[in-house]
Amino acid sequence: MSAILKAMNVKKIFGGGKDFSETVALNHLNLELEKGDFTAIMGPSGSGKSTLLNILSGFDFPTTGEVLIKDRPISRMSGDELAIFRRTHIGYIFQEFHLLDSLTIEENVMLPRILNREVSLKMFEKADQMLKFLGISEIKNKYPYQVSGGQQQRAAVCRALINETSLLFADEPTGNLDSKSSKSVLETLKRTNENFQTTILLVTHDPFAASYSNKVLFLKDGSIRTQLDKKGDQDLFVKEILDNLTLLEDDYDV
Ligand SMILES: Nc1ncnc2c1ncn2[C@@H]1O[C@H](COP(=O)(O)OP(=O)(O)OP(=O)(O)O)[C@@H](O)[C@H]1O
Repeated sequence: MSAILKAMNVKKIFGGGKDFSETVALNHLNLELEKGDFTAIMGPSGSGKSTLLNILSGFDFPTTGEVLIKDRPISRMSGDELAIFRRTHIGYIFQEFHLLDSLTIEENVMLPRILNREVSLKMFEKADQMLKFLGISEIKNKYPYQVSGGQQQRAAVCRALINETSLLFADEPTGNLDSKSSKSVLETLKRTNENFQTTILLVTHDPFAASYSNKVLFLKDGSIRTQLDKKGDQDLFVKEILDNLTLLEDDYDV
């Protein structure tokens, strides 16, 4: 099976000008995601998680190396080309929900299609279908400030998927949520992955959130140090993730 996303020998250096010291945020990093993968990225603060997500999703560029999404080199696309490519192929959810308060939940969800000038009856049907799938149909005419954080994040997931994007990046999506809402958002991500074979890359500090994925990559000093595959049930996976984090932190202290 060919990879939907491929990062090849990616290096990212910040600073390094005349008066600034260099920080190597990513160091010759290689990564492949296949269709239907649900992968989490964990690692200590400063290990390069956000930098990696920004580069893989085309928000930033590597200093050297290449990122291919669906065999297209995103780091070599022009600004306009990249913007259209991202809107068509990639969905994003962040810690903050980024919903527009002046639009209803349904209008927020349809926004990517409106931006792609795809306003049609089919768009309403698709939005209805997705809202139903994510269990938030009943709030579609409400405004973001009238619904809970968990419902807002599920609406953000819905918006991220409305263009039938096959790749979803999630950066600490449960960071602003209580445990009940976190669980409902994580279950939404899991069902989305299982039902639509959406490839998901989740960055999180939370072992419980990471345990919803099928594979955890542990990052340290800008490189992938370990990979953990889910083999047993979720409780066992949480324990294994915690053990790996402890090892990583111990190694860090040496
Ligand atoms: N714009 C920037 N300019 C200079 N250095 C940066 C910049 N962004 C990140 N860095 C540095 O690159 C390294 C990796 O940072 P990054 O934010 O990717 O880590 P992280 O794992 O996401 O951390 P955290 O868990 O604290 O969010 C750090 O040493 C950080 O200080």
